[in-house]
Amino acid sequence: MIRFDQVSRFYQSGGKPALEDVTVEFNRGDFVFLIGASGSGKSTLLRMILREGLPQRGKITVAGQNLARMLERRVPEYRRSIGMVFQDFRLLPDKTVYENVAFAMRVIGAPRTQIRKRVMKILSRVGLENLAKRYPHEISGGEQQRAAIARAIVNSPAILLADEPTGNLDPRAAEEVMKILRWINASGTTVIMATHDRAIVDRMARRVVQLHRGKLVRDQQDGSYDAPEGSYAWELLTKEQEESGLRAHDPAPLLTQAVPMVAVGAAAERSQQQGTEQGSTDQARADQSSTERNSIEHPHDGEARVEPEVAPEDQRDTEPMDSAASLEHEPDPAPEETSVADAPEAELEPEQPMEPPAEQESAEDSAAASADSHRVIPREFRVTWPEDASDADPIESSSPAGVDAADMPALDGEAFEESPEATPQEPVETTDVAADEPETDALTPVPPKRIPGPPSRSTTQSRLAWLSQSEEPQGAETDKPAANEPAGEARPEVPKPRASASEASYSDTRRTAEQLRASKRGIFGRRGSR
Ligand SMILES: Nc1ncnc2c1ncn2[C@@H]1O[C@H](COP(=O)(O)OP(=O)(O)OP(=O)(O)O)[C@@H](O)[C@H]1O
Repeated sequence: MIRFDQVSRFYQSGGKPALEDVTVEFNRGDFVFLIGASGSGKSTLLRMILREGLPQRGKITVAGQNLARMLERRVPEYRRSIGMVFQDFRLLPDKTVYENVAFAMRVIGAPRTQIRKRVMKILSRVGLENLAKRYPHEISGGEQQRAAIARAIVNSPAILLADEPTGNLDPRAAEEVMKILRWINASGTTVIMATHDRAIVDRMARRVVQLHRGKLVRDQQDGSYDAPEGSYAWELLTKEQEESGLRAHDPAPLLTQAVPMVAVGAAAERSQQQGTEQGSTDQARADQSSTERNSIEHPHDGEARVEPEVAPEDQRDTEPMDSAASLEHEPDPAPEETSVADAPEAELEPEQPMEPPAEQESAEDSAAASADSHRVIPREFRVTWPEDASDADPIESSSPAGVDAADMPALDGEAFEESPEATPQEPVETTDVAADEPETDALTPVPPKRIPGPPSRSTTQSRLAWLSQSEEPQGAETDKPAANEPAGEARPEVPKPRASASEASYSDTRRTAEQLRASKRGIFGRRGSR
């Protein structure tokens, strides 16, 4: 499955490790809460599963594959085998809910008819079939997160990583999201969720893996948010609490200063962004060609919103929640197929021309270009779970049998644009991560990255600030450095800052378009001909 073997991850040479000597294993079908104070390394661990950064020490294997040995050009397709959900949703603002989800399938070259059927089905599963035509700014945060989850799982990932997916949601919306995650997990997908939400962790009583200052301090089945009294984690945290007067396992007291700033900043940013997106979306819509305009109707505009039922298929896994937190509408256990025929004509995906209208080129083309870069998915490189032959697609199946290993996930590239990372100023000591394994060109030394050093502070705020800086676009596919990353100095060029995390990923996509246009010509003949 996923195995961390004495993994240490340093962002800066000589600095404190973001992860230190972490050994942990996640098995197929696990539902794991990853908890720990802000800065304890949760996001770093999740990102390392995505192979966003390699360990300077130790080894990470996923489905038996050592990530350090993976060829760079194989990384995108590997990442597509993992679904990822973020706290800030990261939906493409100028695409409808339907289009956001469909995009993930288009990226992998799924046939249009299959996309149409599948997207409507999954939107139905997450209770968004009636909001398919809405743009992200036209739906609530909870609905946006459900759309983001739909996008993450539409290609049946074996692994779903969720980084504080309920962090921006109220308890009710959070509970809706958790119901969907439970359903996905019950279908066989491994779910690893970083969270600070004590209520959710306590209520679900699942496996809890706790990090503290980069170290794994607890791995408990059927755990709760607080470490059991007398346990190692409890002793450690209690001791720190006594010394500092703060509860180290509870992020709130440690973030007395940062939390309000993050909240206000994020809210302001969202608000500003929403305004901007509203404007740009309106402009984009005005600019749309008649072809696209006619093909995408918004049947729900102006209509009262009908909250669809969330429909986890596996009632086995939907233990009763307290009434206040649970959904009003229980999921429909009968996974009736939401076929194209079931859906109103207007809700179906329009026959979109491969050649986008000229006015749409920059947005559409950039997104597609990013997608194109990840388009080819050799089957042999998909994550597989050979020990289980009875996999079943969680969306297609009415029973929680698992995910089809051959139908590994594909995510849109924008979700996995590598964040800039500071690499150590000096080479960090490395160990032979796999001396027994055959050499591959993935071991070619990585040229030092020259990027501006990120803030050493933690918290979501610093990450957002860091995300707001551009990074050098990745080059075309090359079999370069996969091995442990050497030190680097600050990059001389600091790209133009961006306004927000979601905008950042969108801009990354655009930059990637420039880089990938050439390869795109080869893949999408007529699209790339412009
Ligand atoms: N890109 C980066 N460059 C340098 N340091 C980083 C980077 N990302 C994270 N760090 C540092 O690594 C440590 C772990 O950060 P990480 O984001 O993994 O923590 P976290 O537990 O997810 O925090 P939060 O709960 O606030 O999201 C922190 O000290 C942080 O400052």
